[in-house]
Amino acid sequence: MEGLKLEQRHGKARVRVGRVWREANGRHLFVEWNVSISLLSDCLAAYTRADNSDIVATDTMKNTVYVKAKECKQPISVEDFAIVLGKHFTSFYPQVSSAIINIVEKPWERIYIDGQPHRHGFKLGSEKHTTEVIVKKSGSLQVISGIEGLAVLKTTQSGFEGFIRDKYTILPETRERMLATEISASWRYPFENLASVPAKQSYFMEKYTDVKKVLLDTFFGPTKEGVYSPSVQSTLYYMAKAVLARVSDVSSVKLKMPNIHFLPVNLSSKDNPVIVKFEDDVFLPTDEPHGSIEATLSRIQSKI
Ligand SMILES: O=c1[nH]c(=O)c2[nH]c(=O)[nH]c2[nH]1
Repeated sequence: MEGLKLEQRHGKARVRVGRVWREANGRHLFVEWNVSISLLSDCLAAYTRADNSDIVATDTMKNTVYVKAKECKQPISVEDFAIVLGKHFTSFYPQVSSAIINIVEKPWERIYIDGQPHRHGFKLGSEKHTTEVIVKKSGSLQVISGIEGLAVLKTTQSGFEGFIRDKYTILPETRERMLATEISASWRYPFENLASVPAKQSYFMEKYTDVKKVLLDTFFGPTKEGVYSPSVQSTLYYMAKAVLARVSDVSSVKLKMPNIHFLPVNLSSKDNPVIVKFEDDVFLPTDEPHGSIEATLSRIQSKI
């Protein structure tokens, strides 16, 4: 390989698994995961000399997901399951130096019938819980959790004024508009090795619930008066700031908030100049184009 550098990884993407836990009282718990595994491993000969003797087959990686799901006798968060997988691949195979595990959990929620929780019935919700975990052979670790597809909308208390006006600008300034977005959030935990991850079974699920609540509380504001949004950027910043202020153990948070436009409807014709006059009431919902606004807010590391 003189004068050449090869960087490589291999893995199995989109391994789907469902897991049921049956409690003694007859209640069932259920999760459905989509797991992607990527291994950094010493198997250069497979690329350069057709020698596969150092390859962990991606089929074996897929099987490992089912074995480890079977071995989880108690409900487990996506983060902890990703750590289980990462630990396995990096400790079991001498060739593997790092494992990058991504999991997306499908939002199955217990169904309520006449206000009563069903023991074994679930319906699909909307936003998804995600994780990315990187485990190294040394035991060093990085854990990221996320929410995807949290669609929110408010019908007032939003505006956009004071932006650059030039010869291409036609957008009117407003203090009254619809604000709609589909929040994707991801946040990092400060745990740097396997030993420092909290042992509590529900730890990551509670953090997920806490972050989601803070994001929603900050986006919407109090139930009656709401909170005014001068821009998606400003609202995004306050949401990220609130996550860092109110959820301990989050060291940084990244938010993606597309600005999904609801266009005012005004209809006129030559004969009838006002068929429909927009009075903050009738909108044309759109998917594209949309504004794309994203930012990451981190705690500055103390140098002490
Ligand atoms: O909240 C907004 N931020 C923008 O950057 C922008 N740009 C735009 O056309 N409308 C909006 N709204």
